Amino acid sequence: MDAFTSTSKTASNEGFGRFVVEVASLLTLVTVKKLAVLLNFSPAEIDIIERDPIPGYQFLSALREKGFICEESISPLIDSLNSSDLHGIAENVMKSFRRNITRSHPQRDLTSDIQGKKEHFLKEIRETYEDICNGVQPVPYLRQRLMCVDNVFTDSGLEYFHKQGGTTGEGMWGKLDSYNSIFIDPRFLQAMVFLILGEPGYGKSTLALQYAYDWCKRSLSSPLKEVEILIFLRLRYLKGLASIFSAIKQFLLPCDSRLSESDIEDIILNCNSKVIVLDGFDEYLSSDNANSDVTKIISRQMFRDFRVILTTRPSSIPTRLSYKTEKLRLIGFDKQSRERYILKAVVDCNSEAAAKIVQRLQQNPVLADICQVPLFFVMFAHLTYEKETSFDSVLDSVTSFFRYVVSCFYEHIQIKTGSYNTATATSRCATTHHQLNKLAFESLQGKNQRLVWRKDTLIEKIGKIKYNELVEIGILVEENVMTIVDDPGTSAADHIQRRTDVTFYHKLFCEWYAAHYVADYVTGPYASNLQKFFELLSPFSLQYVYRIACGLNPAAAEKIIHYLHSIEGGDKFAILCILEQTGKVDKIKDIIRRMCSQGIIISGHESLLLQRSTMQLLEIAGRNEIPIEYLILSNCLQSVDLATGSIRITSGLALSSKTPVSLLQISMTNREITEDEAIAILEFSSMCPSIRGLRYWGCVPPVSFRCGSTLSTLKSRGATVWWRWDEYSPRYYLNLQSGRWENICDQSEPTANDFEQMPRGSRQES
Ligand SMILES: Nc1ncnc2c1ncn2[C@@H]1O[C@H](COP(=O)(O)OP(=O)(O)OP(=O)(O)O)[C@@H](O)[C@H]1O
Repeated sequence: MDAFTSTSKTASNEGFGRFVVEVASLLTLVTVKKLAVLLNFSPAEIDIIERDPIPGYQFLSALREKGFICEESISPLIDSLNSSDLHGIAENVMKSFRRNITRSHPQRDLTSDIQGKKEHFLKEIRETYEDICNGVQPVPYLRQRLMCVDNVFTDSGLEYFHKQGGTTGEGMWGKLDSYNSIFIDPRFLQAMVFLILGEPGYGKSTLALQYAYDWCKRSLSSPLKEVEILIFLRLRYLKGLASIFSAIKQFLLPCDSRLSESDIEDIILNCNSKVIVLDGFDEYLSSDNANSDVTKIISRQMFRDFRVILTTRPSSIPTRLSYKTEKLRLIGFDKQSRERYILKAVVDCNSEAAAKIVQRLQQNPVLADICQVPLFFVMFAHLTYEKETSFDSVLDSVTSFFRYVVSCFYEHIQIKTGSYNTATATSRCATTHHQLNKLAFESLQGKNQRLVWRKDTLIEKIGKIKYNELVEIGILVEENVMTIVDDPGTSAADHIQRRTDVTFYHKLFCEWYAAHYVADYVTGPYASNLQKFFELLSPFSLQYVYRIACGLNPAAAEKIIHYLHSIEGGDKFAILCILEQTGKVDKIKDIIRRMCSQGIIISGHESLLLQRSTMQLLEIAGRNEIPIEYLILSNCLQSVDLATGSIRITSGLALSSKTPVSLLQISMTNREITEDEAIAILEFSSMCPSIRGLRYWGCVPPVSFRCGSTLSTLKSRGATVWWRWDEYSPRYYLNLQSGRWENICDQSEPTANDFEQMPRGSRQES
C-alpha cells in the first residue's frame, strides 16, 4: 500500500465529488462524445451519456466506475483531453483537481512515509516507461502499428574500448557478448559511467530504451531486475533545465502526480541500487555547463552511487567525464543482426518472407552497405515487406535511398486517404520546403542545436497546411509535454502547464531538410563567404547533411568537396561525398587527382561504407588514368587471389591489380603475416604494372624469398621492396637478386635471431 492509498481511503468524498461537479460543467456534449470514443466507450454507453440532462456528469461517473479516474489519478482524462487538442480544458480540469483534492486531504503528510512514496514513485515511472517502450515506430507513418521496443530490439553488437596506454589514450576495441555485459562482465565491476557512442541512426536511443524496458518489466534475463531504481531521460528535453529532480518530475511523472521535487530527492536518496540512463548528449551539448545536474552526474560530482549510461554521437563527447568512464560503441547491423531483426520485427518468424527481403538487399551491394545503419535497414525492411516490390536498382547512395523512403511515405498517406496517383505523390514529395529547410539548418547549428519546437511556433514558420501534412506523414511528431512555470507571480494552480511540442521523427530527417538548404544556399546568389557558412555546421558531426547536399546538387557537391578537401581530416569524408554524386565526377576530377597524389589509406577500423567508397574512388582513378601515389592497406588484409589478380580486404571487397598505384604498403599491426601471404603480396605487386614500390610495415616477413621470376619482374621495372617494423627500427630493403633482406645503412643481412627477437603483439598503426 502506498502513501496515497493509505490516506485516500479515509479521504472525504466531498473533495472528489466537488471536483466532478465542477468538471462536469466544463464538458460539453460534443467534448464528452469525442472523449468517450477515444476512451473506447461502447455505442450503448455513449447513448446513455447523450440522453442524460448533464452529459458531463454522467460521463465522469462512468469514468469513475471504469476506474479511469479516482482520487489518486485522473491521467486518462487529462491525456484524452490533450490528445483532442483541448489543452485549455485539460488545464482547468487539473486546477480543479488540485484545488479540491488537496483541500480535502489536509492530513496527507507524504514525508512521513518515505517507503510508501517510493513505491508510488516507482509505480509511476514504470507506467511512464511502459508508455514510451510501447510507442516504437520503425517507420514513421505506421502510427497505427506502434510496437514494443522488446519486440524489435536486436542486440547488434557493442564494442568496448580496452585502454592499453595508461594516460596516452591508446587502446583497442573489443566485442562484448551482449548489451547486458556492462552489468555482469567482471571487467566493468568498478565502472560507474558508460559512455555509449554511435553514429547517427546506429541505435543509441533504442538501446537506452531497451534498458528502461528491462528494468520496468524486471526481465528475468536482465541484470537490471536487481536494480531498485532506473531513471531514463532523453536529454533533448532537458535543455535549459538545471535540476535533475525537476526533469524527473516533468518528464517521468504524470501531470497530476502529487510527488514534489523534494519527495523525488528523498526517494532517490533512499534507494539502494541505482542506474540512470541519459540518452542523446549530442542533442544537449549546448546546455553542458559545469552547473547543470547532467554535467555533475556524468562527472560524478552528483549521484555518485548511480551507474550512469550516457549515449551520444562520437562527434559530441562531453568534456567533463569521470575518469571511471568506460567507452563503448555501437557498430551497426551486420548480416546476422539484419536477419534476426527481419524475423523478429518484420515477418513474424516467416523465414520464406525473410529470405525474400534478404535477397532484395543482396541484389544491391551499395544498399547492403547503407543498411549497416540500423535506421536505414529498418525502414528498408519494413517498406520492402509492405510494398512487396524490389527496391529500385538506382538506390546507390544515401541521397537516393532517403529520397525513395520519403516518397514512400507520401505515397502511403495518399493511398490511405484515397488521393493517390503517381504524379501527385512525386510532386508533393518534391515540393520545396524552403522554410522547413531553413529551420532545420538553423536548428542544427553549432552547439545550439534545438530539435524541439512549440507547435504554434512551427506552424507560424512553415504554415498550417505543410505542418499538418508532415504530421500526417509522420515526419514531424507531436508530443504532449508538461512544463513547470516558475516565473514570479505564477499562481500555484498555474505552476504546471501542458503544451504540444513538435520534433522530427528522427534527427536524420532534420538533417535531410537541412541538406536541402545547404545545397540551395551554396549554389545560390548569396553564397559569398562559403568558408564561414560551412563553419556553421560541423561536417564531422553532421556528415549526412553534407553527403545528401552533394547527392542533391552536383554544383553544390563541387563546392562542398573543395571545402572538405581544405580542412584537416576532410579527405575521407570527401570520398563519401564524391560517391553520393552517382558517377558524375567530371567537375571534381582535379580534387580526385589531388587526393590520389597525396595517397590513400584503407583501414580495417573504417566502416564498410567508407571502405567501399574508397575502393570506388580507386576505380574512378583507374578509369580516368589518375595515378595513385601510394595506397596503404592497414590491418585489413584478408587474402590474395593470384588467379584473379586481386587482394581481398576484411570487408570482402577486392583490390584489382589494375589499380594504378605506385607504392603499396601492407600494414599489419593486429596480427602476424604468414609466409604464404607475404609471398603472395610480392607476386601480386609484380602483376601490377604501375607498382614501383612495396612496403611491409609492422609485421615480420619471411627471411628470404625464393621466387626468382617475380623478383626479376620487379627488378626489371625498377621497383623496390622495403620492410620496417616501426618508425624506430632499422629499414631493410629486399635484394631482388638474392631474395634476402639488407639493412639500408650498412647492407648487413638480419640474422635469424634478429627475426626471432622482433616484438610480437599489437602495436600502433603507422
Ligand atoms: N538494436 C536495434 N534493434 C532494432 N531496431 C533498431 C536498433 N537500433 C536501431 N534501430 C532502429 O533504428 C532507428 C534509429 O535508431 P536510434 O534512434 O536508436 O538511433 P540513434 O543512434 O539514437 O540515432 P541519432 O544519433 O541520430 O539520434 C530506430 O527507430 C529503430 O527503428
